[in-house]
Amino acid sequence: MERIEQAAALHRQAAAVVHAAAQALDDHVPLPRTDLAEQHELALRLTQAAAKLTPGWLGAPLDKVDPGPLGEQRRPEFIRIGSGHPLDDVEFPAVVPLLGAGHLTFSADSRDPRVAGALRSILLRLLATAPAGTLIVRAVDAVGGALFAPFGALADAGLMPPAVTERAGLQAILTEAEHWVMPNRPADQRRPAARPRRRDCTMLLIIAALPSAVTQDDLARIVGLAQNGPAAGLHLIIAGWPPLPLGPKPALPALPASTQVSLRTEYSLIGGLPFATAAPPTGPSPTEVWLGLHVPVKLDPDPPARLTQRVCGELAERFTAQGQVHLMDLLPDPDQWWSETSAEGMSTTVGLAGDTPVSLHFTDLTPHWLVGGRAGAGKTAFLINVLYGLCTRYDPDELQLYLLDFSETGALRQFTPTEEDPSWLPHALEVGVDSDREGGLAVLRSLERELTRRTAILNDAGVTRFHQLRSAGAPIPRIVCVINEFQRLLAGNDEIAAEAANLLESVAKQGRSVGMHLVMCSQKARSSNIFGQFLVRVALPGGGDVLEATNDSAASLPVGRAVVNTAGGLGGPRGATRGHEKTVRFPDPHADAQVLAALRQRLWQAREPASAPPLVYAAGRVPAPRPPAALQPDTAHD
Ligand SMILES: Nc1ncnc2c1ncn2[C@@H]1O[C@H](COP(=O)(O)OP(=O)(O)OP(=O)(O)O)[C@@H](O)[C@H]1O
Repeated sequence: MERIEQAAALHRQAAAVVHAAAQALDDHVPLPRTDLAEQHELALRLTQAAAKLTPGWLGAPLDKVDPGPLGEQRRPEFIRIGSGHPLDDVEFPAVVPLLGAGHLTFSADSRDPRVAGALRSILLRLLATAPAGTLIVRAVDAVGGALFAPFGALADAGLMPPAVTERAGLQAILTEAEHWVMPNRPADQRRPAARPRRRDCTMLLIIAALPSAVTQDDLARIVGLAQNGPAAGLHLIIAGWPPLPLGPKPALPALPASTQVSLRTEYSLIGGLPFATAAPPTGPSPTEVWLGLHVPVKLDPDPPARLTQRVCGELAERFTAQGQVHLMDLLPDPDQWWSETSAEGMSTTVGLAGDTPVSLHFTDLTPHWLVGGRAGAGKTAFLINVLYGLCTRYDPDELQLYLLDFSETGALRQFTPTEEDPSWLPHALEVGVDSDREGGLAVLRSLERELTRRTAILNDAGVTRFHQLRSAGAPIPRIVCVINEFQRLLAGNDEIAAEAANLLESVAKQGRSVGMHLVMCSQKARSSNIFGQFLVRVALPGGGDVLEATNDSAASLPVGRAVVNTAGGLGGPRGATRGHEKTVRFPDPHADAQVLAALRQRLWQAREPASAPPLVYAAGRVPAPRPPAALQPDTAHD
């Protein structure tokens, strides 16, 4: 009992010392300046300099004025975070370097309303200033995520995901940031003479409050990012740094390359970059001298919620409007339809990067394509665009299609005659739908027979390449075989799966020399070794596994965007310019059913009147075989 009382007394004593120390700390106001005229003069000069460094949204007091239209300006580098008050009646804007320079930390986390207000005003300034698409923001707020609620319109538009609130979310963001910073190849495999990377984008990671379950390892990863980030276009804003020591570990020092805001009861102090050259003290102590800017600073207050909502709404609207692409943007002018030859290869526009159309090709170098994306990522939409793109450029004497659709919607059925619409796509030879694996196998067998037939024609002509055959006058079309959700055909260990895999492998290997191309599409694509021949990779949302494991350029793609890579998914540093990879916007072809129906009708009406509809394999129905002439294009089109 006596020992408990002793312990309680000691505890009370310790608490009293802490209280006294905290009061002493708060009473430690930087000494009032006596050189009044000089202070006025200095504040004026600092205000003028700040106006130049932080024009418009970057420096305006957001609680008092609405700086007006959003700027499509240069990258924001300096930013106002508050105002300095060297004297009661003198003030100047407190401006700190951030993007392109380093990081920013606050000693308290976002539970302190001053920090919450400052974080929101900083984020708003940056978003309103950065040119569209150049600032990628990731947010962590372990005290509920409400801090970023006024920015919700950005999440809805796919511009900034909602803040994560748990340790697992923090770890995922740290991994993404590490990918951003680290080049894919180890240093010893990099070409020494490689030119410095051009960074088009900046990644900003805002941690408003660290999760309580954070570990020493997580903290070390944050420090690592702070060290390597600025050179790679990654910047951090962390509230609550340094965090309280975990267990017996010593307190962490200031974050490398950071400006540090230390909150006191009435005001804040700024230290670190560029205000102090020496390292600031690791913990507050009334006896130590502040090594940074020796002026009390008031952090900027929360911007009005209406202003934040207006800016975010406008950004989201602008992003959506910019992103809109129509199927007709991908097709040639109607008077140019069916005007291209497939002798040397084929190509079609698959989307737009900015305003520039991006085309993919079927050639000897890129014979086959692999498309990946989660359920609902727009895979079918992408395929339909590609099919209309090809079928408007090349006539049925130049291109024939084999279509297999194992998806639940069976969308490729729209190219076959139905009761409501008797039209069909005149290029389509054989179509398998309704997840009919037997039918799918039958289509692949036809494809294999055609492969054998073409190989014999090549041998007879004494040539080895498809384009040589075409130069010699053989009227043989190229063939594209599209297989949607192919994993359903290859799933399991049954005979169908084994035979289908063999047939696909032989078309994948030999198709290029006989003008036969595969487009394979799936939710899970990284399972087969046949994809070595698939140099074109298209990653839709959740389809990053068609790219190399270290290539994360498809991370956080919204629906309607795709990463198209023509080097087998090979990566490279994110944000750097890569010749073999582009992110494109593509349309939803089903958004306008009338346009789609009109397109199909027009193609159908342009067909050879005698041409037959495609053979359709559906739900166990085996169609009557096609007359041999249709399978022998060299005689069919004489
Ligand atoms: N470019 C786009 N822009 C906007 N919405 C789109 C786009 N492409 C597709 N969508 C919409 O996304 C949804 C899913 O599209 P789609 O069926 O093509 O995806 P999927 O990957 O084939 O799906 P599943 O795997 O379930 O078959 C549809 O509602 C479609 O209208």
